Amino acid sequence: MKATTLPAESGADALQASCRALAERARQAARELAWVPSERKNRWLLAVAEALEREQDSLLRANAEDMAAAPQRGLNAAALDRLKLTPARLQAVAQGVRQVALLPDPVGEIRGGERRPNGLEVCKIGVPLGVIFFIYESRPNVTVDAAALCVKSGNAVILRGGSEALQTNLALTQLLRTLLARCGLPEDAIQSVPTSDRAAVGYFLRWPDCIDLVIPRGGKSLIERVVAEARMPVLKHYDGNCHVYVDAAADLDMAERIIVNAKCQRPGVCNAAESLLVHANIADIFLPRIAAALQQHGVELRGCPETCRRLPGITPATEEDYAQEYLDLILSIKVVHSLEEAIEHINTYGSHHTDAIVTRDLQAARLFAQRVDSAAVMINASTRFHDGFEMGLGAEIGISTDRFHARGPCGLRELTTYKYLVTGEGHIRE
Ligand SMILES: NC(=O)C1=CN([C@@H]2O[C@H](COP(=O)(O)OP(=O)(O)OC[C@H]3O[C@@H](n4cnc5c(N)ncnc54)[C@H](OP(=O)(O)O)[C@@H]3O)[C@@H](O)[C@H]2O)C=CC1
Ligand SMILES: N[C@@H](CCC(=O)OP(=O)(O)O)C(=O)O
Repeated sequence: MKATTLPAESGADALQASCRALAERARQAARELAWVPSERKNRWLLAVAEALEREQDSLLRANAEDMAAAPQRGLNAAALDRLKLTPARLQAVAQGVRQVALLPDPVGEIRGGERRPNGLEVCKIGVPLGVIFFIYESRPNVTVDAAALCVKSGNAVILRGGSEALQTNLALTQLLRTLLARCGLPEDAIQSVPTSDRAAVGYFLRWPDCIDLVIPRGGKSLIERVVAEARMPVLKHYDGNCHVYVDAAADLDMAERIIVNAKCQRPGVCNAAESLLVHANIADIFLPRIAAALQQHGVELRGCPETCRRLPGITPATEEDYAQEYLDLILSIKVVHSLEEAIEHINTYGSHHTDAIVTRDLQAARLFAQRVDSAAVMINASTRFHDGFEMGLGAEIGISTDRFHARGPCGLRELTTYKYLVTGEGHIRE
């Protein structure tokens, strides 16, 4: 299918029929892609990396169209920055694709097995999930990252990026598809939803016969809609209300470095810290120090009464603050009187995404790691490390706080499942 937008006058029936045809093509492409040798997929990845650099001018032109329309759509500075492509950013995307080519292929990977006493061989092998429906924000680099991960893991993907990035995404998808065909891979393994009409999202969510998994990456209302309507499994996180707990036995220099990084390095992403817990034994010394460091970075502090007593002038925190994902330079602070109180607070107000302890006490670190119920627990490290690349997965399509089928950063392996291969020599069951 040519990657163009549907005419505005297309009616609901025409839109649904077009989406259905697209989904069926994705299903067929997934069947073909499932057992393509790694070398061919890697050849495609390397061709993509090269083309992103070579076709830079036309890609930047498409992006300029989106950027020109963005102010009328009310995009703020952070959103504009996410939308914008530059030569350097395209090069970074190309580099990411080259890295995916170097990663081991999870398809066909032996994940365990044994020879049974009767001689039967039981083997567990990695296989693709099938067709992934990926809904994401207006961030064109994500289009390429997601397509690269899906194809390398043998999956077809239906991309539904933010409407503000439509022209850029269509240009990127066109390029990715042309190269699929050139490398002998099914072109329909990558398709974009050819309309920004949100009704189309609802159609895809109703077709579990064509779509095996939906990954919504965006704000809470998107995720809630997808969870309510999807008839196939959803991989997601709602929000990232991440904590740093500074224990009584913390190295305070280390604690300061970690908190400043977790809060300030990139406040608008899901693994940034939103709340700081400080043990009462060190609060007198540590709170003024960390407040000064954070305020230097422009962070607004909102504290519990014990924090406000030590930091006069800051805003008192409310219950809502403790549950809030600010995605901004704001931090709630609470003084706690024990490790147990810190753990209880995190498990009550947190979003089970990423939570960190800073301590030199091994026992405290162990207890925190065992009892904090989050997808990633950091010991003496910034919450910002909850990322597929940083954690050694090569790249990620998103982060999951679900318990099935994957938790934490989702890379190539998380985009696959497995099947059993049982080999006998005429074995029959007694
Ligand atoms: N907690 C987190 O991890 C994240 C939080 N956010 C926050 O969410 C807010 C909005 O950010 P933004 O990036 O625009 O994310 P959105 O959730 O608004 O949009 C992400 C994608 O989902 C689509 N979408 C949104 N709502 C629906 C819906 N009801 N039905 C169908 N499709 C939908 C959008 O399409 P369309 O183009 O039509 O808008 C876009 O493609 C910001 O405050 C941002 O910081 C964003 C990303 C992650
Ligand atoms: N793992 C990423 C953050 C993930 C990300 O962008 O998340 P989100 O805020 O959900 O879009 C990183 O640290 O770069």
